[in-house]
Amino acid sequence: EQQEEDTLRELRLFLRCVTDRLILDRRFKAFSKPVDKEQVPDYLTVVRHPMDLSTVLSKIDRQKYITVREYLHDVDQIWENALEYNPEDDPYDRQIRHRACALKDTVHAIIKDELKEDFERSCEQIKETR
Ligand SMILES: CC(=O)c1csc(NC(=O)C2C[NH2+]C2)n1
Repeated sequence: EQQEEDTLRELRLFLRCVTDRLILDRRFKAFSKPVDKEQVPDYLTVVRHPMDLSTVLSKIDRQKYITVREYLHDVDQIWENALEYNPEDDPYDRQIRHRACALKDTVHAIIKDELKEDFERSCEQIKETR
């Protein structure tokens, strides 16, 4: 009903606000757009579930997230993919892993600080009834 739509609208606004801040952060530039398979041809053979911040924004707008938990699953996928594709002990791989860890810790810290527990609880309730 209308209260549910109001809640999901507020969720979308919150998730866009968080994602915009991540996209503005220069540390996370490598995670802001899908990896270009022309430039990195073996990427999709290694990474089974590609994800990036522009795709997350698009999923927000297409109303794919009913809960913050689902949103965090996708942002954590970005971190997981970066560790998987960049395992080497060379400076580039180490730097991109460091940035991926910063992305994951940053988004979880923002959510802990800015998301009210009962707001997420009401989103989970809506998810259960659908
Ligand atoms: C988004 C992401 O994780 C990414 C884009 S390019 C890349 N890694 C490389 O180009 C090579 C350096 N060792 C592999 N990782």
